[in-house]
Parts: sequence; C-alpha cells; structure tokens
Amino acid sequence: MPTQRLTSPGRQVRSSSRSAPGFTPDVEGKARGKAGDAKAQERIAALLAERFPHDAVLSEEARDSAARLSADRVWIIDPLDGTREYSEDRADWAVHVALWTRGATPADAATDFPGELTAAAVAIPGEDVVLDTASVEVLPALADDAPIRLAVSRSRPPAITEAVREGLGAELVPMGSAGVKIAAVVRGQVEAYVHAGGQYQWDSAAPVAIARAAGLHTSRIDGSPLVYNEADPYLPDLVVCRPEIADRILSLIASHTATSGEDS
Ligand SMILES: Nc1ncnc2c1ncn2[C@@H]1O[C@H](COP(=O)(O)O)[C@@H](OP(=O)(O)O)[C@H]1O
Ligand SMILES: [Mg+2]
Repeated sequence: MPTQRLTSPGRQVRSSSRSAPGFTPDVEGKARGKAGDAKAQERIAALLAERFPHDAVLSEEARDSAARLSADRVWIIDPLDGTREYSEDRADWAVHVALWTRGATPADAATDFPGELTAAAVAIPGEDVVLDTASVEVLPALADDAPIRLAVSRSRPPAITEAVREGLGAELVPMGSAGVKIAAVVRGQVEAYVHAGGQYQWDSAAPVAIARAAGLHTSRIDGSPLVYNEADPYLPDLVVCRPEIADRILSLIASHTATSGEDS
C-alpha cells in the first residue's frame, strides 16, 4: 500500500500542526480556502505546463477551453477538493490529478466515449497520504455479514442518503471532500460513497480512476458509466462502493427515486 498514516477520516487538525500540510498557513477562514485554491492551481498548472506543454487541462480553478474536446490527452484536476474543510483547518481535503487519454482502450473507438481515465493520483496532505493508480492495492473480499459504513458529505448530504443508509443498515460517516470519501472506500475505512444533486468532473475523476484500479464499483446513481472529458463538466452524482454491495445500493436508489420522484 502507498504511504498511509491511518487516522479517522475528517479528524480535526491540531492547531499546532496548522502550518504543516497546507498551501496557505498564514490566512484564516474563507480567505484561506480561496488562497489555497489559487496557490494549488498555480503550482499544478505550472508543473503541467513545464512537463506536458502540449496537453490540455480541465481544472475547477481555470477557464475551460473547447480545445480539450479534440485533444488526445487531458489532465482533469481539482487543485483543492474540500475547500470548505481546508478553510476550517481540518484534514479532510485533497488534491486531485487525473489523466484522460483518447483511444485509451480498443473499445473506445467503437463506443460513444472516445477516451478514458488512464492514470491518477490523489493526495490527502492533512493525513500524509498519497494514493495512485499504479500502486493502489485491492482490498480482500467483503464478508456477507460485514458491517457497512457509508461516507457522506458532512455539509450537504443528498436526499437519497437516508434510503440507502436504512436499506443497508449502514452507519453514516460524514466527511468533507469527494476525494477523501472515495479514498476512504479505497482504504477500507468505509464500504461505500453515494452522492447526488451536484458535482463536477474534477471532483471525481482522479479518485474514481484510483477506485477502478482498486477493483471497486464506480458508476452514476442510475448504474450508467461515469464519462469524463465531456463538453459539459457537470457530473452530478455517483456511487463508489465495494463491488459486493453495488447491486444492493443501485436498487435501493432506483426504488427511492421511483417512489419519491426525486433524483437526489
Ligand atoms: N450540490 C453540489 N453542487 C456542486 N458541487 C458540489 C455539490 N455537492 C458537493 N459538491 C462539490 O463536491 C466536493 C465535495 O463536497 P462535499 O465535501 O460536500 O462532499 C466539493 O468540491 P470543492 O471543495 O472542490 O468545491 C463540493 O463543492
Ligand atoms: Mg472539488
């Protein structure tokens, strides 16, 4: 397994460690989040421009360009996912870097999807953890009677949360950052992450690539594939979970959607 210091997700960073992992040790509150977003963007964009000057980039913190739709290689980055948690000096924030490659698999040419995520890294600096597609490990199979823990947004849990929690008999584990929640499934700290109601490609691309490399289930909440480098960066919902419970989760969401008329 890559470098990991196992701590509970979302733990509070002690104030004495305030200056250790962040990009902006000297600023507080919302200004800290804003400055962290800007500084992380600046550093990653500079590195990509230096090392891969011909590649396109889709970033939460940069103006989008239609050029990426015809590019062969597109970096999909979220320089600071969990800005709210970063600004609150918590540890549950992450840095996402994914590479999308045109014609990544022979099947791509025959489908509507011209490319796929081919490599990614997610850093959780507050926990001194980096996960990547090349070295991530596959967890042992989930026992039939294993307790299920469900990662959910600590600030805006989607409406489907309660239906899924109840149907699985799961314990809810609230935490910030899509990357930290997906990493928690990869790390065996929870068994599933379900999100609906809004998100963008950069929120999930890198951690989803790592989850796939670890053999986890990844899809939209209706079971359809998560597609990246689409013209519209909006990618509002997803399920990342241990493969053994994917069918149960998708059918709980489908029943909830059918009876409530909600899609989130
Ligand atoms: N309803 C929504 N609409 C748009 N983005 C959302 C969203 N819910 C969550 N997100 C984004 O998903 C990431 C994880 O959110 P959460 O911690 O609530 O699960 C955050 O990314 P950023 O911090 O990069 O903005 C947040 O902005
Ligand atoms: Mg984000």
